[in-house]
Amino acid sequence: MHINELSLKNYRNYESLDLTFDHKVNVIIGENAQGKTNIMESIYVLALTKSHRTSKDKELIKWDESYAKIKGSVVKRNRQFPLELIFSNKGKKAKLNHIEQQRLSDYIGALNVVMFAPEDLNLVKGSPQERRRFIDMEIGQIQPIYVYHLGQFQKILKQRNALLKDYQRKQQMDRTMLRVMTEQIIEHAATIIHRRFKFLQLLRKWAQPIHLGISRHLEKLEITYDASIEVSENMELSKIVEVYQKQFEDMETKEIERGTSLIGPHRDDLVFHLNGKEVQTYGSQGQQRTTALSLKLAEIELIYSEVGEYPILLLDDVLSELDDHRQSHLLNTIQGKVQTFVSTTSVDGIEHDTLKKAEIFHVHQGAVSKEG
Ligand SMILES: Nc1ncnc2c1ncn2[C@@H]1O[C@H](COP(=O)(O)OP(=O)(O)OP(=O)(O)O)[C@@H](O)[C@H]1O
Repeated sequence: MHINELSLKNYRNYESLDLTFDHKVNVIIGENAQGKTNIMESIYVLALTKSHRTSKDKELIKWDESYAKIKGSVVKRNRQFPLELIFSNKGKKAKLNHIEQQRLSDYIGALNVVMFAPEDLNLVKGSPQERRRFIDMEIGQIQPIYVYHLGQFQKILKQRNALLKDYQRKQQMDRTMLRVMTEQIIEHAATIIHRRFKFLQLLRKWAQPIHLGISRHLEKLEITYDASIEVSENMELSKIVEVYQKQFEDMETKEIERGTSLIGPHRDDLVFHLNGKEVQTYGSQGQQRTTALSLKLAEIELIYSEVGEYPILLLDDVLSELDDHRQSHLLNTIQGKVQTFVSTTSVDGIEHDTLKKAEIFHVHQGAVSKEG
């Protein structure tokens, strides 16, 4: 799939911008703080309705403006269709084929993207929240119903935590309300974890051979799920529900004492091992970067295997962060088959045939010009 047109209105530092893209490689060059990442981000947001940089949608709206609009024309399975997102103080509207979608889960998945930004190099070492975000965004793209479960889970979690705080304060004895909410949260928590397990099996399948390749057959990558409850990956959904029921029951008094939910997918994590040693703790910086790169490359193949088309790849200021070996591994993998956007302050140090045939854009203070 590819995006051939993008138009922005009041998006970050762009008052108005219309671009047409090459369906292979597009390179966006500019000094710092000119608006390169904003373009990459807008494509990511167009696909996933959320930014990779912020959870606050209002930051996407140009200062002193009341709304922001992103429009794109996407080609997928030889069909071209428009996507449109509008952000305002009333929330966000998502239109697919000019028709407003009531649920974001009906919109997400129309366009698939993989973003690789410098902060992703921290995926292995960073906070558990970053790793959860990584799997949640990936699963959401290939199984949009997951986004619905995640949204419901977060909503109920907030209410449940408020209730637990209230119980804690009042030393409440009647627990009926809490139990109703626990039943509700379990339905979504179990589905989330069950889908994460299935996703992990796919991620492993693609990431292991890729990592072996980049590490010149020296490192075997293993990925495990660190759950806040006692579950195993091959459990049926109904069994996971049972485990949650039992563990929430056992935790009830403790949760009231603490005034917060102590178990659930929002407390889980991913753990990476290389040749049996935990990368977070023992991996060198190079090994952590290679692991992050393997995961990103695996995402590309995984989306292809699930969706039947390659996603769009957004390489935001990250090529120059990779050494020659990792850089050429990346560029060789995508060559010709993945529409790629590269943002950089300079093409020096990025030596590859792929870039020579690229469409080049120069960005200066929120204005973009095409080279040639
Ligand atoms: N909501 C907004 N309204 C107006 N301007 C904004 C908004 N959000 C960010 N900006 C501005 O957009 C500019 C460009 O940001 P961007 O992140 O795209 O830079 P960049 O070209 O990728 O630079 P770098 O190479 O430093 O990452 C910044 O100067 C920032 O202040």
